[in-house]
Amino acid sequence: MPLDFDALSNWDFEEIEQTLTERDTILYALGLGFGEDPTDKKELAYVYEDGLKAVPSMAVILGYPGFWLRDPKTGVNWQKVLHGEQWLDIYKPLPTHARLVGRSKIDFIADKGEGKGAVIYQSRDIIDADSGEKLARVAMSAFCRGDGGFGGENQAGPAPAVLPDRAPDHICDIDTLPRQALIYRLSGDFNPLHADPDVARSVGFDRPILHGLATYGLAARAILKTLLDYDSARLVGLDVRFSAPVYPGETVRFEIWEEDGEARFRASIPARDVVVLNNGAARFA
Ligand SMILES: C/C=C/C(=O)SCCNC(=O)CCNC(=O)[C@H](O)C(C)(C)COP(=O)(O)OP(=O)(O)OC[C@H]1O[C@@H](n2cnc3c(N)ncnc32)[C@H](O)[C@@H]1OP(=O)(O)O
Repeated sequence: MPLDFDALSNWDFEEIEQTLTERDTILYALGLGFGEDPTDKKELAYVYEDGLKAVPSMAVILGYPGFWLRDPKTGVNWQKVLHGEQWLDIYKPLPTHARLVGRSKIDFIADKGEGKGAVIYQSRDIIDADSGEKLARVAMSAFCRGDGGFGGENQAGPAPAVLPDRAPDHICDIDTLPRQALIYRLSGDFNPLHADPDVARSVGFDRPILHGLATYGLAARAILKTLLDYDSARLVGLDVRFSAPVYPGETVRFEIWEEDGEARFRASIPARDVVVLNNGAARFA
């Protein structure tokens, strides 16, 4: 069954109500490997209830509508979907516990052509249910590798950030654990691609891959550590393009540039010499 453009364009997302607990906030940070140096109190603040802080990138798991592309009514070949890009703007520092609401919508769908894929752009507002304040806007593109050539337009998404043409100002290596995806998924993304070797093999991967959003959270970790002295309130925007999958257990190298009061970055796997995150941009308060 081909991608159903009309059904997708008019997709009626349920409003997601979520009670975020400190336990959820800690579990998210553990899924990104925070607490690696338990003697570093600034890092520990993300995984310890006494003075707990939320990792700003946690916004991407809040008010999450689930892996809705799996619904047969979309017509999408869901096993072949990869996370293409992620954008985030934070308007208020994230709480560590709160009642929240997530409101999602489809922005547009681009047809990259037969054999290439379709890209679905969607976004979500995260709202504090008690104050009614908008805390963050989260947007993403889903690259549907099996659904190109459905007769749509190739509408361009937001232009990816350009990296400076010079050596990076900072390098930050982050080790992941072989069980990293198995921890990260407990924050709400249960796509079997990240846990089940048979599902991973059926769509062309040797073994389960790390969630794109886990790699994205590693970027937040690298920026907080390298540039912000772990001050969560300063990180107010984080955009990336996913260029290749990461396998749990790999070491991810972040190359970071300071540019116009912002940061630009990319991430690679030195052991395989492959760039996994590209066109990264981080914005600061
Ligand atoms: C449910 C899954 C969850 C996950 O978390 S999966 C893990 C995280 N995600 C990934 O690992 C994805 C890594 N990225 C890739 O594997 C590849 O990268 C893509 C398959 C997404 C695209 O690769 P290719 O088809 O070779 O791209 P091209 O030939 O360079 O460009 C074709 C068109 O697609 C646009 N494009 C390229 N990369 C992306 C991207 N990452 N997100 C959205 N669009 C992309 C380009 O601009 C261009 O467009 P134009 O034809 O109009 O010029």
